[in-house]
Amino acid sequence: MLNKYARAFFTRVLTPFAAFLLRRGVSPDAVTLIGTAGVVAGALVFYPRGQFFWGTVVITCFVFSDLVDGNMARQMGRSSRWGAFLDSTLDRVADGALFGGLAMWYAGSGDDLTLCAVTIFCLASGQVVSYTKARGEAIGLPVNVNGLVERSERLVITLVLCGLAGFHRTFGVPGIQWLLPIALWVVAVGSLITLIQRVVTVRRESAEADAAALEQAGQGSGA
Ligand SMILES: CCCCCCCC/C=C\CCCCCCCC(=O)OC[C@H](COP(=O)(O)O[C@@H]1[C@H](O)[C@H](OP(=O)(O)O)[C@@H](O)[C@H](O)[C@H]1O)OC(=O)CCCCCCC/C=C\CCCCCCCC
Ligand SMILES: Nc1ccn([C@@H]2O[C@H](COP(=O)(O)O)[C@@H](O)[C@H]2O)c(=O)n1
Ligand SMILES: [Mg+2]
Ligand SMILES: [Mg+2]
Repeated sequence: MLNKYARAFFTRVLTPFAAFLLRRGVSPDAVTLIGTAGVVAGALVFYPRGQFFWGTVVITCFVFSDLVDGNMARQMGRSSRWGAFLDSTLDRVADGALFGGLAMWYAGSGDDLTLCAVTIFCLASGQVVSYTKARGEAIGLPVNVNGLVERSERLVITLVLCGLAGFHRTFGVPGIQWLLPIALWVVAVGSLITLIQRVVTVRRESAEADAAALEQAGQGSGA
């Protein structure tokens, strides 16, 4: 949903910045790499210590690089296969660090095994959701479904609620610490639904493609 409706807005907002970076000789790949490094550092330095506010501030500063790199590549007229591969692969690394950092908190001082398990489920299910699309497309299917909770939704829900929950621990604002557990449960359930939506679509599309191939083979042998 966000990919559909918010992308156009952020493209307009970020295009001048992307053009500025290009004029300074920065490459899209450099933005992809530095953005991922910033997200990983923010998540693994701050989240395991329960510093949700500062972790979210650092991650937010870097996560938009994922919109800037593609924008730069398109402005250059050089959207490459390598760039697409690098972008998607490093997305998986960033997501691993984000949910991994939160899981480390719950496994350590956060001391909540249930939320640790929910966070690990968010990590694993998010990776599998993305894999279903990549693998479906690799076997030649259109995979015409995005599903309820794409990566941008997973990030926005987690970062917004995690950042707000951080106000509790950093500034002592009472009563909002439960926003992070809510975000994790919502992302976990949403990812599961999305996974089911994508698997069902790939199953239908592969049955249709196999039937069409069989019919074509039958016509070929009959002619
Ligand atoms: C300061 C603390 C106070 C607390 C307040 C909260 C602060 C934090 C607020 C918001 C931060 C959220 C920002 C999240 C932005 C995420 C943008 C992003 O990374 O989008 C990535 C995506 C790129 O698309 P791709 O095609 O490259 O990605 C593909 C996708 O990942 C596929 O995933 P799948 O579908 O399978 O799940 C992969 O399969 C594929 O491999 C991969 O290539 O871009 C979009 O999707 C476009 C939409 C972006 C929408 C961004 C909305 C941001 C909304 C609110 C921002 C609010 C800003 C507030 C700033 C506050 C600053 C202090
Ligand atoms: N280093 C890069 C990063 C991305 N691309 C191209 O952009 C597409 C992704 O666009 P986003 O707006 O979602 O970032 C990607 O599929 C590549 O075509 C690139 O070339 N080099
Ligand atoms: Mg990108
Ligand atoms: Mg990306």
